[in-house]
Amino acid sequence: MLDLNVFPRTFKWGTATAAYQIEGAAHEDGRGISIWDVFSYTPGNVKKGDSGDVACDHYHRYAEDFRLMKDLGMNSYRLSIAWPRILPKGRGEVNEKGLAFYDHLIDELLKHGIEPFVTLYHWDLPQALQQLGGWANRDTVDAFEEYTRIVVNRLGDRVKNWITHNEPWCAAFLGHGAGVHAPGLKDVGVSMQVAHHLLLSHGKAVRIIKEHNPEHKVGITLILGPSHAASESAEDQAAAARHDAFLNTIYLDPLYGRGYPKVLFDHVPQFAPKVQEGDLEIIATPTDFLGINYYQRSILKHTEENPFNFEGVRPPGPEFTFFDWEVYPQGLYEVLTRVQQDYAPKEIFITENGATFEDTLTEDGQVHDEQRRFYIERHLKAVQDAISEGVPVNGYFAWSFLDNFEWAEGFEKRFGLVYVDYPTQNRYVKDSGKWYSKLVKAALGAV
Ligand SMILES: N#[N+]C[C@@H]1[C@@H](O)[C@H](O)[C@@H](O)[C@@H]2O[C@H]12
Repeated sequence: MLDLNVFPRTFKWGTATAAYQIEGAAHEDGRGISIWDVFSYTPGNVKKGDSGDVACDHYHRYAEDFRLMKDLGMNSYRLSIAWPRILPKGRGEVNEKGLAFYDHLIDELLKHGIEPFVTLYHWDLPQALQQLGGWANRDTVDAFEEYTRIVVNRLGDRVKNWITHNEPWCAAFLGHGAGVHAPGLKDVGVSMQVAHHLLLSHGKAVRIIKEHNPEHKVGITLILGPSHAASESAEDQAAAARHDAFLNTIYLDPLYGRGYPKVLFDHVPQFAPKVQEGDLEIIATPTDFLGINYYQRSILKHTEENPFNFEGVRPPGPEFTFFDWEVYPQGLYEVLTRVQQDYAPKEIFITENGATFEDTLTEDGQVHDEQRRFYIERHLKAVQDAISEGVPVNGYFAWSFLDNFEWAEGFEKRFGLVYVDYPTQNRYVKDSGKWYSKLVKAALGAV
């Protein structure tokens, strides 16, 4: 199945996490309130009323976690910085204890020879900025610049790989259009303006990072997936094309200098973002890599029930995860070859890929999660096939290192290679984690 010799010698083998999902210590050492604290504390928003207050207690256990990560053999790790730890009010006064935490965290990773990939924004906007309009307010772009400058100046002597934003589609649409993520707004027009401001802030952050050190690598992480038509009908084909723009090219096109996709905004001009002179040039500031998060494909049919005139159709499966997402590894191959053909990034990292299944911890501390192992194996094969065809994939970060706070699903949905027993905070490496560890050690040992 897998031929490890296909993967480049420089391949990054790692896992990914995000601050709000694993750190806990939500009210410790000067951390400010984030929109996800507010959203989680609002009854009905998160299953079982869960929140990131404690999560995996990584804030206190990162040394233990990184020892485990080292034992598992990974050479890289993708983490995010919590903006509210650095600037509790979003701007202005800097929280030294927050910066010191990430100083120690990065030093601990480097001590183990694990290369950090740092995501600047993984959805936890300081609530103080939300109270001024959040990402719908263009001023937040300036706040993000201020935050980026502080973090890069503090950690930039040790962190060389930067991801400006994680999945702007989720932050924009789930948070401002569908209302199922923080800040819980339901205004599609606002969500598109938020998308624009996220992209604009990305471009400005790229310039800050490159000014700090032109040798640093910087990119953005997008969630991408194929949009397939439910039938050969022209209506369904057009519906799929609009969905592809709604999910994928609304970000890819402006990032690679093509502006916003006409196929979408000619159809829904009422939702087109307000773009100021020079914005698109800033958004298209050249980057060193594209981060791709892949989980599933979408199947679309025409509908008259919404302004986009597309509607999802349940995929045929037959395999589905605990999230009821279809297992469709070939979709990752499709995404990679399409991105290479249409945009040709210098480098690509799979910055997230993984699955949630119902995990059971046995009496003797085992988690037999063959479904997750098989999921990862098949998606790595898709990466291998793409690499064989010349797609410059140079890293795979399994989502996730630890079971963690799965946003609106709370702690019920486990994605980790490592099981977290929350009452005790004990960690147990799942069978999938043991398999991935053997694979990574073989791949790195083979170089
Ligand atoms: N859902 N799900 C799992 C995973 C989520 O936990 C990450 O924070 C996101 O970046 C992305 O949505 C993917």
